[in-house]
Amino acid sequence: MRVASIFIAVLGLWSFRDYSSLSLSLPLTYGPIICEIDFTLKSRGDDMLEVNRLSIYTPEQKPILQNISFTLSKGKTLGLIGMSGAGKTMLSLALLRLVNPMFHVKGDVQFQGKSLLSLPSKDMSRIRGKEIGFLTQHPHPAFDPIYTVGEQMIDTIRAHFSYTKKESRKVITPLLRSMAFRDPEYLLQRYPFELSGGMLQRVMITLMLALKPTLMIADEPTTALDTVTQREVLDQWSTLRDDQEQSMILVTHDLNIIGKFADEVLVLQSGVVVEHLTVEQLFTNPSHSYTKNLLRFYRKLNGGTSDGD
Ligand SMILES: Nc1ncnc2c1ncn2[C@@H]1O[C@H](COP(=O)(O)OP(=O)(O)OP(=O)(O)O)[C@@H](O)[C@H]1O
Repeated sequence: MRVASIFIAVLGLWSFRDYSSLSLSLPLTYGPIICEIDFTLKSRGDDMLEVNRLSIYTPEQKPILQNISFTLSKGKTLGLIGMSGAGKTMLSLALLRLVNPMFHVKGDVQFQGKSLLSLPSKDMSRIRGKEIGFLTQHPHPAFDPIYTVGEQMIDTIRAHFSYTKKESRKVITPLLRSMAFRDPEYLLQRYPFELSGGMLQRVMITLMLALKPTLMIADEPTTALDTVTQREVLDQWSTLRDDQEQSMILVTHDLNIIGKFADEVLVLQSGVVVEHLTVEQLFTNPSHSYTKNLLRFYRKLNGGTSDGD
């Protein structure tokens, strides 16, 4: 239930239901972790997110993230890659201020002129979902099993916009079609347990696109999709993202997705940034051994003959 509250809180699915107490339990879900991260993504255009020397330490003072700094501009996408356990998810959670309070989070996160790490909790709750959307690879816990998907989507949209139910449905329906749902009306009448993990991932992406957050943070958001559906969804998603000039932080192990979505890439290893490069550099001239190996593997999978070095 606590896991559910994370996604509910982040995406704002608690609109008409009384989920507020659940959202408070969120940090406990992640147990004792502390990170220190410092990263900056700098691209052309207006900076909308600036992260300075962000670090997280466990209660035992073990560093999980160290001195991460980057600046992310409007409409740009930063890919986060790195081995399992490198700290990608912790970094995403730290930006949303969802790290367990037992951990020590240091540094500064500026989002559109607001200092997220020192913002009152109430203000931070408003930012999650509407201004910063969050998607994870495990969508099931985000949904209440006793309401239909349609009811929950409409409630969520109405919590953020002054739409009628009919207007909300009008917003959702074309977005569901773009997320490869051939029959949105049928889908909206289903209960969450009647849908596959891949279908729920697409519902979550649809909802996030409907809320039009300035910044999307997506942690392996399409892992449950088959290759054909994934391609269709990613094509539509990238088009909508570009149309709405949304910025994005994208956690993935898949260089195909990085190539399609990202402008720049941070490579994390054991909680530190070991490489920060443009997506072109990633595919032509990576420096770090992890990045080189990842590229070599990617080329083999895609039928290339070069070993990437
Ligand atoms: N609740 C927790 N308590 C203590 N340490 C944790 C906790 N959650 C994560 N960690 C540690 O934090 C570090 C970063 O974990 P994180 O989940 O961010 O890695 P990741 O890069 O997202 O990995 P993956 O690709 O497998 O999802 C790891 O060393 C992990 O063991």
